[in-house]
Amino acid sequence: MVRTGLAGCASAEDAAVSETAGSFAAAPGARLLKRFRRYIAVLVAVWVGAALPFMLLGVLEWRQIAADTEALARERGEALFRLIELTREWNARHGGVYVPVTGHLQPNPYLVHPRRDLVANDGGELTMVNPAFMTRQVAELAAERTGVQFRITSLKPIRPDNAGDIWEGDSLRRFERGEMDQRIAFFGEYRLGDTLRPVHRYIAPLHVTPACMSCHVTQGYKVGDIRGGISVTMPAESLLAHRDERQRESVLVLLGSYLLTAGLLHAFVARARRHYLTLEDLARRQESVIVERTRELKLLNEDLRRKAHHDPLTMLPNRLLFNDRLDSALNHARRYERSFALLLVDLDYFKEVNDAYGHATGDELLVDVSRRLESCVREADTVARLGGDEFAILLSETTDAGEADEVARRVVELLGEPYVLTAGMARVSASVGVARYPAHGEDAESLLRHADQAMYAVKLGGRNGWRVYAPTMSAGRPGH
Ligand SMILES: Nc1nc2c(ncn2[C@@H]2O[C@H](COP(=O)(O)OP(=O)(O)OP(=O)(O)O)[C@@H](O)[C@H]2O)c(=O)[nH]1
Repeated sequence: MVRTGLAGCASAEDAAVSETAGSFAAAPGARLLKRFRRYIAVLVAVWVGAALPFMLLGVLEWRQIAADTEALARERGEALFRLIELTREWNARHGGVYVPVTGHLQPNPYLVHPRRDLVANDGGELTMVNPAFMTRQVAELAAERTGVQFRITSLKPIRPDNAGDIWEGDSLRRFERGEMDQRIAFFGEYRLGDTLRPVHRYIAPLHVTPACMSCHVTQGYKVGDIRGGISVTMPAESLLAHRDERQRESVLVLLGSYLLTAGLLHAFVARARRHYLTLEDLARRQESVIVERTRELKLLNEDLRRKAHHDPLTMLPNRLLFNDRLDSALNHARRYERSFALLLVDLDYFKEVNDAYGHATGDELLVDVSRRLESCVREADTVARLGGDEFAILLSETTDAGEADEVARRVVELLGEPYVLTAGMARVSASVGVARYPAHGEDAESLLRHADQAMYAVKLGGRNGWRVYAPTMSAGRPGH
């Protein structure tokens, strides 16, 4: 039975609203987890991203410290080398110097010179100390006093002990090839005196000068040739300790700066996130309020439409909706050449119920009448309250005339049954007029009028009955 014209369309809108609301409430846990994961990823990116420039700075700083340490070692080695070179130059310019022969200083067996050994006026023995011999003597003294080791070395040594070690030999060959003019190296463990120590070594070439030629001409050298080199080996502990200290400091400074920078970025991200969450929360809340308000508005709208088309007491369609249904039925019937019937139902002496029991009881009876009328028809039919104690029934698609008659008969019979009301028992009867389309009218107005005339005829005939319209019926209505 079609009682409300709006229920159907409301359900689709309801579904849309609840779907929107549902998507809102969908899996808040999953959304939180996703947001948390995104936040953790951002934090990891912040910490890793902030670390990269500091790591790069660290590498550059360490390289600089290593370069500085090497430059310092080079400077130390070069200073000693230049000093020895100067001393040797001084010696060579004098063509060697003479010193007394002692138990510690015996004539140099590798020095071939016509005046290598002399006797002084007082009879004392003197022997010549040439630059190489002097270098060796000074080297021994230096090793003993300072721990610094230097020595003269050559690829073609006159004295076999002057043949260099592997590093020295390699360095001399590189000097000869012109690949470098000095060399520095660090060795973690090097035998210096009696102990193994970390050292840094320096070596630079010795060039043949005119003063050298007196002793070395027999070796085929020319002025400017590389005759060998002097290597200086120095303990490196203090230099390395200084380097390590600088490296530690730089690590601490960079680590501190990194922690500060990353911490600030972290705090900034956390603050931005809180701000974002607050905004997001606000937006969500506003959106849910909008959804809720929309839902309320829809319900309100439906209620208004329902009220505009329904009788508030019985909840049956009112005259407005009934007329609408009648028009629809007419259109349908015309298009498909169908028939239908219209019944007008008016209670008899209803006023007496009101008078006897009061208006509220009258209302109760009207509601009961409505339910009884509804029980007389099919789902597709319409029962409406036209006003007061007057009702209408639209029987859609009645295939034969007997159907409407049968409904009319049932209505009269059912409405005539006693009513058990709050105030007591009551009885009314009903007068029913029937008009059929197309037999008794082809438009709404004539069908209503003819049904009314039929109902009027029942009233005239003593009420409590039903009649089908006949053209012979009077057009007037009883005075009520
Ligand atoms: N309780 C109640 N009474 C109503 C309502 N609407 C109209 N009435 C009353 O219904 C009565 C209708 O009276 P009448 O038109 O004389 O109808 P009747 O008393 O049934 O008489 P007949 O139709 O001539 O048989 C009046 O007393 C109205 O006040 C309503 O909504 N509730």
